[in-house]
Amino acid sequence: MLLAIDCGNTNTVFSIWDGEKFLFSLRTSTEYQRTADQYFVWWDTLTRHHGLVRPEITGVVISSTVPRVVFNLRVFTDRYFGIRPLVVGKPECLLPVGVRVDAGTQVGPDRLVNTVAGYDKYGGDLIIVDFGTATTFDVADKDGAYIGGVIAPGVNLSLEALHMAAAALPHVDITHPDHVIGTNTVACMQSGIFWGYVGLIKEISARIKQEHGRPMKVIGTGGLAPLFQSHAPVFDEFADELTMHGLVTIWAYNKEQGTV
Ligand SMILES: Nc1ncnc2c1ncn2[C@@H]1O[C@H](COP(=O)(O)OP(=O)(O)O)[C@@H](O)[C@H]1O
Ligand SMILES: CC(C)(COP(=O)(O)O)[C@@H](O)C(=O)NCCC(=O)O
Ligand SMILES: [K+]
Repeated sequence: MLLAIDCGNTNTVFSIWDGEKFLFSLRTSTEYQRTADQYFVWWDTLTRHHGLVRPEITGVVISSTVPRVVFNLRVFTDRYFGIRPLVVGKPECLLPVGVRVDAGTQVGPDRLVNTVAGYDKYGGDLIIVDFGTATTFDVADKDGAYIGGVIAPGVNLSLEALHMAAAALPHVDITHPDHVIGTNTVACMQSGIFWGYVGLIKEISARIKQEHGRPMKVIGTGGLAPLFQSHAPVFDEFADELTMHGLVTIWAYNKEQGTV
C-alpha cells in the first residue's frame, strides 16, 4: 500500500492508497518538532482504529509546504517502514507536467501536485483554487504545465488577522451569512470575508482567463471550497482530495520512469 502525505502549513494529512482507492485519511496539525516516534504512536493507534494492524506500506510519497517537517517524516518512514520517501520538489522526483516560471522560483509542491492532478482529471487550460492556509490559484497551460498563478491570504488567516489587529473584533468562524448587510459585529465580519472571497475568486479567475486567452475550467479544492460552491457557485467543478490524487499520479509516473 502507498502512503501519501500532504503537509500544509496548518495540517498534515496521511492517506492510504490500496492501488485502487483511498482507504482512509488521518489528519494532524503540522509541527516540525514532532518526532518520528510521535508520528508512529499516532499512526499505529489510528490505523488500528480503522481496522488495519500494521499495514504493509510499500511506498511513501510526500508533498510538504513546510520544508522543516520533511526531516522527521523521512526518519519515520525509514525507521518504521524501511522506506525512502519520494518527495515532490526534490530533483529525483519527476513530474509528468512541465513547470514554466521565473528561474530560481521555488514553487510550492502542493501547487505542482494540484496541477498534475488537475491535468490528469480534466486536461489542460485550468485554474485550480485551493483553500488552505493560503488561497492559491494554480494555472495549468494547454499541455498541463504549471505556468504560475496567484497567492492570496487564506480565509481563516484573514479572519484571524482581523481579530488580532482590532481590539473589538472577536474570533469568528467562516460561514455563509444570510445577508450582506451585517446587523452585528460577527455578521459584519462573516459577510466581509465570505462575500469578499466570492468577489476575489470571480475577479481573479476572470482576469486569469483574459490574460491566458483561451477558455479555461475553474476547479475548487480544499476544505472550504464546498462552502463557497454551495452558496455562490464560483467554480466549474469541485474536486475532493485533489492533492491526494496528484500524489498518487506522481508516484505512478515515477514508478513508470523507474525512479522509485
Ligand atoms: N471544512 C472546513 N471547515 C472549516 N474550516 C476548515 C475546513 N477545512 C479546513 N478548514 C480550515 O482551513 C484552514 C486551512 O486548513 P487546511 O486545508 O488543512 O490548510 P493547509 O493545507 O494549508 O494545512 C485551517 O484553519 C483549517 O482549520
Ligand atoms: C502558497 C503556499 C504557502 C500555500 O500553502 P498552503 O496553503 O497549502 O499551506 C505554498 O504553496 C508555498 O509555500 N509556496 C511557495 C511559493 C510559491 O508557490 O510560489
Ligand atoms: K493552498
